[in-house]
Amino acid sequence: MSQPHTEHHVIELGVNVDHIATLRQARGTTYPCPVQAADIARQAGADGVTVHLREDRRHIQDQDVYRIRREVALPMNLEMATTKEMLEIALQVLPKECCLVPEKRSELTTEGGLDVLSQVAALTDYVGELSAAGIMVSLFIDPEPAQIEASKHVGAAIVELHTGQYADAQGDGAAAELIRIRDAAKIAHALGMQVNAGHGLHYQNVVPIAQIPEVVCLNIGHAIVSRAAITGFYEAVFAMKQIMNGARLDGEGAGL
Ligand SMILES: CC(=O)[C@@H](O)[C@H](O)COP(=O)(O)O
Ligand SMILES: NCC(=O)COP(=O)(O)O
Repeated sequence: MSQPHTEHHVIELGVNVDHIATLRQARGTTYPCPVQAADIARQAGADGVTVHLREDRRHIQDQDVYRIRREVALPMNLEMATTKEMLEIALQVLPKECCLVPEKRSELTTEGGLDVLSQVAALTDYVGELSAAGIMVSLFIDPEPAQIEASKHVGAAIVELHTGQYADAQGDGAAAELIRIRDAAKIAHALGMQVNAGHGLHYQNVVPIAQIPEVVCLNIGHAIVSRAAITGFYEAVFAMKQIMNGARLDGEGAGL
């Protein structure tokens, strides 16, 4: 590991374990287990665990959410669409935070931020119900001043700035996106909301976002799961070869 960046403020990491579940769902097995991954994240110093219970249940399943909430000693950030079904689940699970996200059935991943401006009345009620249950509500929005002001208006405690466009952009485009996110963070902070950020962040692009002083927490998943698959690959191959040839290794550690 290289030296830490000295200009960093202390920033929290919420580890998103969705794509551990993606791998499990690809085969319909019981492994790899997102509950186990969430606990490993805790041991590694994560400050929270994020799960996105999609309406189509393509990765995280209801049981994962209930089990992580019960079994893992980390604050949970439950990402969900603004449906009646999800509201009922959230009120049973009672996570520390609920992050409201837009969802399209056909999308590969969350494409844009929640359009708060176009649904102020409905969101005011929805945010109000979650807040009344003691859940901090976060809105996953694009870094646009009007969406930030609308988020404040509907009663959100937190905005999570969607960093997907920044992550996808190159060169001047990425620099322009970074400025947009920095400006958005200032506006949200000045309005008294907690500022989080996430989506598409990885080991090469995270530092400029982590250096934004107003940002409290980054939620990161896909890159962490991807790195784990590669850095853990040597051990996995080695263990298989040993076991095939009669070694008595404990396979339980990987849950399979
Ligand atoms: C809202 C969001 O950014 C996360 O949910 C993350 O992208 C992981 O979920 P998907 O890959 O299913 O979008
Ligand atoms: N809200 C962003 C998140 O939870 C993780 O997104 P990604 O790192 O999986 O793209």
